Amino acid sequence: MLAEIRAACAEVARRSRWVRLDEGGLARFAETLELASVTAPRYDAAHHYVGDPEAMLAFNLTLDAVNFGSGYFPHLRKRPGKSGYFTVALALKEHFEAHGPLAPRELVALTPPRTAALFGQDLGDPVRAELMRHFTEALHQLGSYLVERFGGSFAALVAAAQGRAERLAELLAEMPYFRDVARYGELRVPLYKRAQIAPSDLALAFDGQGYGHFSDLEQLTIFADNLVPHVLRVDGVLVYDPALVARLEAGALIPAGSEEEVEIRAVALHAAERLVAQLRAAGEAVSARQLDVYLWNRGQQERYKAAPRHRTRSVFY
Ligand SMILES: Nc1nc2c(c(CN[C@H]3C=C[C@H](O)[C@@H]3O)cn2[C@@H]2O[C@H](COP(=O)(O)O)[C@@H](O)[C@H]2O)c(=O)[nH]1
Repeated sequence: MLAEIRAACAEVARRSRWVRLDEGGLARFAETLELASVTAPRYDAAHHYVGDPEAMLAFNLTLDAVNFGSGYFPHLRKRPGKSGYFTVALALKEHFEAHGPLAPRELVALTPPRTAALFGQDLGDPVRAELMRHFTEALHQLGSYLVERFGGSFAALVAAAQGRAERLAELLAEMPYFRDVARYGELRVPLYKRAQIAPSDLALAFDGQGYGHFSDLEQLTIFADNLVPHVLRVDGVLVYDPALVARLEAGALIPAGSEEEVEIRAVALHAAERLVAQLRAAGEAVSARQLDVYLWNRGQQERYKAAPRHRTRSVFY
């Protein structure tokens, strides 16, 4: 899986017309990287559930099943001062604190109105309602997958990965909403953003132990969402075609599966691979996963929030 992702994204970067990797920008960015802050990512307990291991496992896998919607987030009812992701994470954390984990059979029984209530949303706004329907479908898929394949046990799913993040990603990708694969001309371009971030988030939640113990985390690629490419563009590593920039600045949606969308995600993933290679050549032990956490958290700064990033309505990020 991971080798296929890297090869496909390198090929997209060779062919791309809308998004270019700027070699000078890449070299400068690598030099300015404060590597000390790049390493130890840690679990954000302010927004994520902390409790007994089984409940924390259920929380993180349930959250990653709905860790998407960036193209819908302008229509999401957000918590004051919270982004879309943190609004969703907090709502689920509070549910787990008040009512305990959602059992797989409860996930299967969810309806859009109940999903909306769970995430503090209503179905009045049609875009918000569409996202709640997608969240409901995503949670149905998770619940039925666990019941049918793993006896309703989150722990059995993780055990089946035998301590390999790539294997857990492959298992998760058996659910359609995790199967994040694009087409680019005749090329198949797997990106598997949520399938890969799930073991990474478990490693954060469990500090690399127990349900968070994976031997190959450093093999993961970055998680191709819409914020990491944006940070790379704002910092001069990626250069978008001016016509594409104009569309982003006008707030236009970039269609899921379009050349532009695939290039933004795939060239960003490839740029991260090039950054990791350059840093490693300079003797820095940095992984794409660590770089992702660094770039995503860097993207929370006003300088990045102030500029428009691409919005695509997708169930993949
Ligand atoms: N590449 C990458 N994408 C990530 C994350 C996370 C959250 N993980 C952190 C949280 C706790 C741990 O500390 C993790 O570090 C969310 N997203 C994506 O962002 C988008 C939402 O953005 P906004 O509109 O601003 O909320 C959406 O597509 C969502 O899928 C990440 O880490 N990497």
